[in-house]
Amino acid sequence: MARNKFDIDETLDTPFNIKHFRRALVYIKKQKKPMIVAFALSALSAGIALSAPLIMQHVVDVTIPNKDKMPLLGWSLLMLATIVVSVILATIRSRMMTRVGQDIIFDIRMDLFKHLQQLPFQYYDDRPQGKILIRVVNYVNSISDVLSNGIINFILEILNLLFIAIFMFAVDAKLSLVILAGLPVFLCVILMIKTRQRRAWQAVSNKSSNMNAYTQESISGIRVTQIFTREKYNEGTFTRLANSYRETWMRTMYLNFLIPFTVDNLSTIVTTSIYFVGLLALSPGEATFGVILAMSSYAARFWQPILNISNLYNSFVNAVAYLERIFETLDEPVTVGDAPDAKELPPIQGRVTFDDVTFAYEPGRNILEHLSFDIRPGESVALVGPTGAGKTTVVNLISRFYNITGGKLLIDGHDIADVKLKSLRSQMGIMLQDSFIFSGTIMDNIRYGKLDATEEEIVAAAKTVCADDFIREFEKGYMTEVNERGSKLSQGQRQLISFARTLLADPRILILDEATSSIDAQTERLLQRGLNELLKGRTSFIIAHRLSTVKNCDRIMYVADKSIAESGSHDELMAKRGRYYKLHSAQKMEA
Ligand SMILES: Nc1ncnc2c1ncn2[C@@H]1O[C@H](COP(=O)(O)OP(=O)(O)OP(=O)(O)O)[C@@H](O)[C@H]1O
Repeated sequence: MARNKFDIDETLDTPFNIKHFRRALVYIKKQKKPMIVAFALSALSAGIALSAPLIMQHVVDVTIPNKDKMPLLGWSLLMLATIVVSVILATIRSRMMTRVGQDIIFDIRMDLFKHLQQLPFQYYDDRPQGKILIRVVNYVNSISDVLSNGIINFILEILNLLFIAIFMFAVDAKLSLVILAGLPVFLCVILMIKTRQRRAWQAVSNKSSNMNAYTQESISGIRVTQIFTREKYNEGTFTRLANSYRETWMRTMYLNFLIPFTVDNLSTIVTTSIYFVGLLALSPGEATFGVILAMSSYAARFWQPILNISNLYNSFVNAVAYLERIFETLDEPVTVGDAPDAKELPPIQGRVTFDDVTFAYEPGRNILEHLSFDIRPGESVALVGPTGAGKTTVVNLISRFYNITGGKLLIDGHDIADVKLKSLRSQMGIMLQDSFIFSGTIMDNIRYGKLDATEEEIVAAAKTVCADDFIREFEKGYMTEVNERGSKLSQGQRQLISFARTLLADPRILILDEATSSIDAQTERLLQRGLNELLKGRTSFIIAHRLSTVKNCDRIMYVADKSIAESGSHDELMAKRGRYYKLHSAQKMEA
């Protein structure tokens, strides 16, 4: 799909179809037992509630005229008991169905989350995060009631309708046909608005998704907004999105209102017709006054479940718009995943070979072309070069965050496309430019690199990267709670923590993308000493703009023009007096 943004409605790859419906049933079927019990409870509760008028009738017709005090008390208690039992059963059902609804959406949400964790970087590059979040949180919430209570109520209403139909046909078949005559009209209205109603709900889901995406983006960028005092400007954008949502919602509601409007009118017309047909059209004596009265009452009762079913139908169409999006996410292909015959990558030495690699993020725009190099195990390699040349892209490919477009990428001679991703990535330590900090303690954040690491290992890793000192200065030391994205920490502190996290994993291949860019020169010098020790025996790729930090690397590769323009040691490249030399000289002059 083309790149999406907050003000572009998402297109729908596969609209809701019977396959989706079967898929939803898989989740519902898991809750078969509690749903059957809840259904039985509903039927029982309705049955018991119906016995109340019978008791009433007996009391009025027999007990009260006989002035029997004790039986009157007995009947009164029985009536109270029916009400209490019916309320208890209804409450149990309601609790059960709330649980069923939550269990269904729990399963769907877990599947969504698990799938999202597998999806490649490309998926996240292509759409705003807010549009992903809304699917996991809001859309899933919105389908809970329809998939649980909705289904039971639908069956109950159908049964109700059948019972009423049987009763009314038993009383008078001809007048029953008059009651049913409204049905084709009702179905015509449904058929006429069906597609428009579905599109309208899809539009609502799109507009709420857009609004969510912009809210999320605005919160993430709040600092920049306030720096540039763009609050009013953002407000304007949000107003447009919120307005668009409001208008779409209103259009959807007009269509929705059409259904109860039709049902109400049909019900009234049908009831009036009963009197008309009963009194005028049928031959005298054919329908008694009592029959006409009873049939008019059935007419009202018959159309009530139809109204309820049409309300359920409305909720169903609404839920379908969300289910479409949920299933679309679940069907999103894991383009960077294990091949069917993928093998475990055995413990590696750390040889990295690019064999005529070509790569494009978007078709037709190659970032790297015919790139070939071979890195020996244990070699330290620096990637330098102009902004946007493709340095990060090169290291992203080594961990197979993206599939290459052409050529081969081998680690210890194994094509990385043929090995299991987990076995590949678990042998790499990658520190990305964005040193992401999760909410939790500093200890938790470092432990993320190796979940079974002991406290001693964590402290040792922190010491190596010179993070121990500043961590201990916090009142709670390693147990200091940090917020999501580490907003309590300085940029440099965040980098040191994620450095410790990367080292803790004890990887054979270490990738450091601008890992020390925010660390002061003195700490960096100290860090360098620890690092030199650590880098021994490991293949490392270091991306740095400050050339002083990579001077001692075994090999320096200058990335430019979609390839490696120069490669060699610092001394070799300086002697060559090429692009590296120029870059180095420019930095020296600035210093
Ligand atoms: N996710 C992406 N989708 C599309 N294009 C991308 C993506 N990431 C990077 N690019 C493009 O690929 C090119 C190389 O980007 P890359 O991040 O590899 O450069 P870099 O050399 O690491 O730059 P810097 O020194 O600024 O970090 C750039 O032109 C960039 O616009």
